[in-house]
Amino acid sequence: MALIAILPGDGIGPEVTAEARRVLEAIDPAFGFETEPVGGAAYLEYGQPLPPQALELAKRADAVLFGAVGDPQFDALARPFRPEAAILGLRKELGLFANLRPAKLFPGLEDASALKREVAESIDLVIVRELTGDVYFGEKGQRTTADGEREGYDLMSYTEGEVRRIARVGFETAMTRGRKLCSVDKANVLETSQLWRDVVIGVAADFPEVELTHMYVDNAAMQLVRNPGAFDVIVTGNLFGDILSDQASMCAGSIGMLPSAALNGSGKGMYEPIHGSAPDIAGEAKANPCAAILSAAMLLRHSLGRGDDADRIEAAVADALRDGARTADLGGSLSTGAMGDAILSKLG
Ligand SMILES: NC(=O)C1=CN([C@@H]2O[C@H](COP(=O)(O)OP(=O)(O)OC[C@H]3O[C@@H](n4cnc5c(N)ncnc54)[C@H](O)[C@@H]3O)[C@@H](O)[C@H]2O)C=CC1
Ligand SMILES: CC(C)CC(=O)C(=O)O
Ligand SMILES: [Mg+2]
Repeated sequence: MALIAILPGDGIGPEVTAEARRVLEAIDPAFGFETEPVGGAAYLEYGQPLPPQALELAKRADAVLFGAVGDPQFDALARPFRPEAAILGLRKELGLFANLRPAKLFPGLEDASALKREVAESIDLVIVRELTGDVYFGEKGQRTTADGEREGYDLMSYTEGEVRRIARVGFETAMTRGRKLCSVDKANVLETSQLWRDVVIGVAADFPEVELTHMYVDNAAMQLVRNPGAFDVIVTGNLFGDILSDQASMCAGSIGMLPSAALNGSGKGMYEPIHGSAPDIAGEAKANPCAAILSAAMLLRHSLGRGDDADRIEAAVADALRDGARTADLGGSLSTGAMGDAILSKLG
């Protein structure tokens, strides 16, 4: 039976992964689970954010459910010791270059969206974010200039191979949906983006049925709130995808609603809400577990070949929301556990 690694992390990570685990257990009591601390929790216990046993578990498991990492108490540490090094390390070590971040508005959440109802209703898109390159993984540091000033730097770069493989995921995703792909870059200013655009255009030849457009990232940020329904699939780099997906979440009601799948083409994947550890609400049982529960659904679909069970979970979330189940971020008062209960009660 499938082994699911749970890496809860910090802040609300353990709170929301606990609810996702309950849902997975309800789907199939035979699933095996193993848990290891990562992030700040692992730093406190083992002196490093991604201990070898956590990485080993992630490699051994059939799929990984990740919570979130980070806490201000660790912000002064050297970068390799900061909690965020855990998630970056897992993505790199597992080769998880493709991050699918679907954003759609569940019926009933129109009023939770930051947009007008008729604009919010139209959002149903997937951001395909490159996940193992860009400024997050380029050479970085701080140095002193000849004038004695401190200078920080983070190198942005993409090889054509890296762009080609994420572009293919973008086109393939578009083929399963509305066959429209918007590649988001900043090619008017950045050489990295010019190469990105050239390579995406090259890959388009293999997907003649997909309508390809290009958009600068600043315009994309604007269009996402002006008319999100115009997008079907967005393919973009690591940094732009990170930012645009947080923005898309508020079009869809809350950052607590958006799940994600980080894939490497082998069937192995890491599944996590797009949000962080939310230190401002951690420990208060206020976190919305929907993003984590919907990430568990993506795990079933993409790593375990159980699309029907994924559909059941997504339907249960939709039913609970339709009945008015709401955590505070959605304007309600349910605790994290009560929201989990509401979803479990709809699983049938
Ligand atoms: N994948 C990961 O592990 C990520 C980790 N982080 C880390 O998380 C820490 C906090 O970062 P922030 O910028 O504050 O981003 P965040 O996503 O943790 O929180 C942003 C805001 O959204 C709210 N929020 C987030 N998730 C929620 C949920 N499920 N239910 C209700 N409200 C929710 C928070 O309360 C906060 O007001 C930092 O240390 C950061 O580095 C940030 C993003 C991703
Ligand atoms: C914490 C960062 C490394 C990543 C992030 O914000 C994200 O993946 O959404
Ligand atoms: Mg982010």
